[in-house]
Formats: sequence, C-alpha cells, structure tokens
Amino acid sequence: MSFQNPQAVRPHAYQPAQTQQSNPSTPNQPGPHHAAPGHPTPGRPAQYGEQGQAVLGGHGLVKYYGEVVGLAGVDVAVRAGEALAVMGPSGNGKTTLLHVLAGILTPDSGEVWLAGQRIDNLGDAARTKLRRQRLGFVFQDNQLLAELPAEENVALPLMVDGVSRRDAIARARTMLAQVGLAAESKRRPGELSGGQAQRVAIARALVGEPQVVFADEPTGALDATTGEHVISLLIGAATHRGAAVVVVTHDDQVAARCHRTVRIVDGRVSTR
Ligand SMILES: Nc1ncnc2c1ncn2[C@@H]1O[C@H](COP(=O)(O)OP(=O)(O)OP(=O)(O)O)[C@@H](O)[C@H]1O
Repeated sequence: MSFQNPQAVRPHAYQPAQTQQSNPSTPNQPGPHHAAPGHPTPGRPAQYGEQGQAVLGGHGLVKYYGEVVGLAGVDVAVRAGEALAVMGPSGNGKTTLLHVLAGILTPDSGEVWLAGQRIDNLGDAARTKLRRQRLGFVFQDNQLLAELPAEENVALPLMVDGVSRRDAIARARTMLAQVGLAAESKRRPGELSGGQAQRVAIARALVGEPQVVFADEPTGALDATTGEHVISLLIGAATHRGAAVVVVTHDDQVAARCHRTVRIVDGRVSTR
C-alpha cells in the first residue's frame, strides 16, 4: 500500500534490537542525534549509547483493521542519522507500521515516541501539525502538484507553516540545488523525468528539516539505476542533516543502502 495522505516521559526502555539486522555492506555510520537535550530518550533500546539515542521509537505496537491484523506487537527504534529498511512479504504490515510510526494511524495499543515526546495519543490536529513540522514523506508516486513548478512544490509545506513566500522559495531553491536540480526549479512535474520528479519530492520532504523521513517504496516506480541514485540521495541528504530515515521496500538494493533492516512478517518483527 502507499501512503494516504509533540509530554509525558516514557518510564522504561525496551529491548527490540536482537531482531534487527545491521546491513554489513553499509559503510556509513549514523550521524549525530538531535533528540531534545535533557530528555531521557524514551524508546531507546538498551544497547544504544549516548551517541546513538533513538529519535523514534515504537513499543508494543498493535493495529487491527476490523478482524484483520495489521500489527501484532512490534518494537522498533531508529536513531538520528540512521536509515532503517523495513522489509517483508506483501500484506504483512510494513505500511501499517510506517503509518503508525508517522502518526497517520493510531495504534490500538502500544506507544510511539518522537524525540522525547509520546505522539500516538495526540489529537488529530496536533498529529497533523507534527507531521508537517517534524516529519518528511516520500511516496512511491512523487505526489507533486502538477500545476506548480518544482520550486513551488518544495516551498509549499513551508508556506503552509507560515514562512513567507519569498523565504520559502529561497529555501526551496537551495534545497533543489542540493539534490542537483538547480536548473530545473521552474519546471513543472510533467516536464521532469521520473527520477528528477522523485528528487523534487526528496527536496520537499527535507526542506522543513524533519527529524524523521518516511519513505514507502520510494524507488518502486523507477528503473534500477535511477532508483539506486534516488535512494542514495535520499539517505545521504537526510542522514547528513541528522534525520532518521525509515524506508519500506521490497528491493534488496535499497535495503543494502540502509544501516539496518527489520523484517515484518505476520505483523511482527521476524527473527528469520
Ligand atoms: N485500510 C485497511 N483496511 C483493511 N485492511 C487493511 C487496510 N490497510 C491494510 N490492511 C490489511 O492489513 C494487512 C497489512 O497491510 P499493509 O499494507 O501494512 O502490508 P504491507 O506489508 O505494507 O504490504 P505491501 O508490501 O503489499 O504494501 C494486510 O492484510 C492488509 O490487507
């Protein structure tokens, strides 16, 4: 499935990570954290040291759609500057996990913590604001607005948040230059290649300096070479800024670019 469209302090740590595998082929180490200073980082797996605090943690996540199990009790955490791949068979809960972690869906039980704040129990308006201000999203189909040039697509989330048009466009242009699209900033999505359009979507996801970027099959509509370029750009640009990245993917090459992989099978983290 694709995407549809922050005070309490968590009292205890948890132990999910024996079920999450490091990706040995990934040379990068996660960057510095930017969890709120002074917070005992909720959701931090016990083996993470002070250099690797979890910016995002899900604990005991359960989600049903009527009788259908979406998630059956998932523990997961991701550090600032770390890219986590979420893999597993179709229909086993990957997108559900992404939506619950991103505050798009509320879990039936369990908790989600973002940089020291429990977020699963916030109201709709607060979660919407949090998603806009602190999270970034990259979709399989870039979901750019066809009638707007690239720079306005990137500037839009900033303007919605009250940044002046002039400043938002300036930041959008800087961001587009960073994804190699300075020359394309005035083009509309229909005038861009699939890979270029996805780079615009990456610029849009990053322009607000999010703490976590969620991507659901971000390379699913691209050929292998373009997909590899796009995922490298996304992970490099996000983790360089200290953001965490959570990528749902069926693609081993995409997962290999991430620091760790977690497999979701039957709504649970698989140990196999
Ligand atoms: N809105 C919904 N209503 C009812 N059932 C749903 C809904 N969304 C997901 N499901 C069901 O929940 C289970 C998990 O779905 P989910 O989309 O999370 O799987 P997935 O691993 O992301 O699949 P895929 O790889 O095919 O995208 C599936 O059985 C699915 O049919």
